[in-house]
Amino acid sequence: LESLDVEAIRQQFPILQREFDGQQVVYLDNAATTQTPDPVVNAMSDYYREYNANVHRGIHHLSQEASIAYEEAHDRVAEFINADGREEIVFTKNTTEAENLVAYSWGLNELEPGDEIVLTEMEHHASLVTWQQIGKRTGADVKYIQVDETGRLDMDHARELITDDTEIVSAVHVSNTLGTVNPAAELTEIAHEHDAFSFLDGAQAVPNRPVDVDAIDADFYAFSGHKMAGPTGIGVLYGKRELLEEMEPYLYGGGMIRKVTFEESTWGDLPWKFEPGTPPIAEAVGLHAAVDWLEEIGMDRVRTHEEALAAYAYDRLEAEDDVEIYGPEAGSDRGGLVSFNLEGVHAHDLTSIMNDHTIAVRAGDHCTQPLHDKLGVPASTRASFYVYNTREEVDELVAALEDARQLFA
Ligand SMILES: Cc1ncc(COP(=O)(O)O)c(CNc2co[nH]c2=O)c1O
Repeated sequence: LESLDVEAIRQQFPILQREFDGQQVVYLDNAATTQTPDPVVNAMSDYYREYNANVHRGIHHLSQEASIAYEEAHDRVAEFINADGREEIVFTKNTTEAENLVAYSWGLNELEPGDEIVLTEMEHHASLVTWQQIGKRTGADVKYIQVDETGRLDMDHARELITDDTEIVSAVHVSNTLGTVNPAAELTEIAHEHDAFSFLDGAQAVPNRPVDVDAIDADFYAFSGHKMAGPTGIGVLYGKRELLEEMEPYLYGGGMIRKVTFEESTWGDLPWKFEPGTPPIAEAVGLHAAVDWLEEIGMDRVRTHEEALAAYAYDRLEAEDDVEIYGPEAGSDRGGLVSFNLEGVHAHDLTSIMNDHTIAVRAGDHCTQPLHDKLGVPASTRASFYVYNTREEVDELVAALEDARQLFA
């Protein structure tokens, strides 16, 4: 597999040329959000400049063009994750809203006391808090698949925990804290053995590696545009057509209806049934452009580049005696991020020192507080990589540790 032309890629991101105090930014916070290449920005500008209009096929030319662009963005995303057409692709605001859509539209209506919701201990709050609250409101029990000492899911525990009382298994595909790549297809298979649904949170997977929802056989799958070189304000809920057909919408309004009378309303076709009001049109155009941009690079190449950087960062940090790394050793089941702590230095202080070197990393619990409680640390510092990052940037990260030691340790 030919490696990425990182320099050519970086030329498409003017933001990466920015300097603070005379130092060029080193952007290593991609798990929070990725940067946006010129082709994506230009596609959205072109939309606003040339064919901005509201969708749902107004009679005039501009609306026709905007409607087609909006609809075709669904087709492009479906193709990207190997879904069976636009009917299985609902545009949401983000991954969080996609989780809430299933929780409110299916969970609130179907779950009852005695039912069980199975999550993992490494869930992001988008999934964990959502299903935890749905459990409280429906009386369903929430259980957590344990994370073992290597930072991987304990699959024996998963097989023990998922039973015929399980109605849904909601699991992160790639952990945004540990980097762990979970066995999405195996989890789905176990869920299906017990007639439970499988919902994968792919916010850290779709941007970073090839994802085939059909091969995984997921019932639901969620991800965000802003983590895959696309715009903020748009996410995706993939759902099997037959499931989405059965589900009642939980947000009502225009665009999602078929017929409305004073007494009753009926719902429109998929996916529009779940897309009330004026949708994120420019964002959909941007997401389409981001998918095209990523596919031109090739998702296998994206994955290889990220895993190589994560492995390099892991090895360099591992070689530091006073650094503790969380998650599996570098390899095929670690995605493109590394969370760690420097002994004697709080993550926030370390990250502030990093910022003095114009290195952008993330400190905190990464919206996985229960996982940090389990790790026994209040916070961690996370470096996360994308297609425009280099080994030299990893070297800068490691070099900055010395300043922190001098100041805090
Ligand atoms: C695994 C995972 N799930 C869900 C979300 C929520 O995505 P959103 O709805 O688009 O915000 C994130 C975002 N994670 C992070 C956002 O900022 N730092 C992070 O690690 C995530 O990493």
